Amino acid sequence: MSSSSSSHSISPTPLLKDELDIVIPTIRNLDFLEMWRPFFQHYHLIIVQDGDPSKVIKVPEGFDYELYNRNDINKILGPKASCISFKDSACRCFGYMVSKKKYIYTIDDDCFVAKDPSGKDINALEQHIKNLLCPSTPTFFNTLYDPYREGADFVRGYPFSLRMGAPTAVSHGLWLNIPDYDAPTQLVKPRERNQRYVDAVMTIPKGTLFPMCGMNLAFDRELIGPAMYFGLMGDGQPIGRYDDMWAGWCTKVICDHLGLGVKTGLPYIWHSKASDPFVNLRKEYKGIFWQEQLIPFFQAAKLPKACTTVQECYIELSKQVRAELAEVDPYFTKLADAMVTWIEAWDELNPSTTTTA
Ligand SMILES: O=c1ccn([C@@H]2O[C@H](COP(=O)(O)OP(=O)(O)O[C@H]3O[C@@H](CO)[C@H](O)[C@H]3O)[C@@H](O)[C@H]2O)c(=O)[nH]1
Ligand SMILES: [Mn+2]
Repeated sequence: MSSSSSSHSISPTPLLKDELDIVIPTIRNLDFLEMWRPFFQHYHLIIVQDGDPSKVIKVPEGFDYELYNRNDINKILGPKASCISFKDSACRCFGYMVSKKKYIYTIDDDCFVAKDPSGKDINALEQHIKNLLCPSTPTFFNTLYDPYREGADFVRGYPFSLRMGAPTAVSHGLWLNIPDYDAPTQLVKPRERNQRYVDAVMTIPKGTLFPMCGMNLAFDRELIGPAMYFGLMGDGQPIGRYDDMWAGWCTKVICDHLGLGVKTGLPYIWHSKASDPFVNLRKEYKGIFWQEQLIPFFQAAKLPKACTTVQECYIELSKQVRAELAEVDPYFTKLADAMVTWIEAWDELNPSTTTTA
């Protein structure tokens, strides 16, 4: 592991400066950070270097960071490193596990600062922090979107008994330019760019799943961290590009059970690089069929009242995966095992935290 830091010019203390880590999975040099410097430079970065550990990843001067490559992961986790994917952005979840902070923001290295309709640079991190620090409304939909936002409120007919809302566990941001499409959609619409800036943040209603993208994502690690396992993807696995989807389905079922909120919408980032749709099709291929069985599984998943911590919920979910998804493919038995290993590793690295809502 390597690290670096340097003195910073005096500036107003950014929100949650010492309570949030920025996790970046990467196989490239991190020049993209130059554009984020005004927004990121006061935060600690956790860089998870995927692929060849002997490759040197250049981190621009002036950032406070720790960097873990595959050798570090193997050294820290020993045999439990088997649950951390190799050659897939799913490796980023190792950063969630080693962090000691309450909040996590994760971003891909081909995501840049976007501009809002007025032409102003969007501080995505600041918006995610606002989303996380404000309650969510999972049990009753507010038609004027985020009621806690300046200039908005609960609309007529919204029960006062519900206006306290629920603690927010996840803030899911979106992307201008290259949208996060699956390979078939990318193939039929290679030139499609997302130019639509929708000025809204919404709570995803309780009982509704959603396709969580890991490109521009923040969460409360103390509320939901152990559920953010990005699965077994990439090298040696029959599937890729379903890492964030798997984590999102597990997370949403557990958030619903524990009474936590998940928001989507602002902030936007500018996603600059379309990955190769043919490569993506190979990675996603089985997932496109499997998800037709996975979604009904997660929609029907019930967690016992006795499950009051994220770890207990996650272990229970792993048992249901093992029991009900093995018939889809033997991969899910392996994944159920890896889910247990993930929790064991999480608890080993975070002995004091049993995550309860
Ligand atoms: O083997 C790898 C490949 C990439 N990374 C790092 O992961 C992110 C995302 O990579 P990239 O932008 O090249 O790929 P996308 O298809 O745009 O990624 C989207 O699909 C999701 C699939 O999981 C992903 O979360 C989305 O963002 C970059 O930071 C790469 O450097 C890697 O670590 N290992
Ligand atoms: Mn990308």
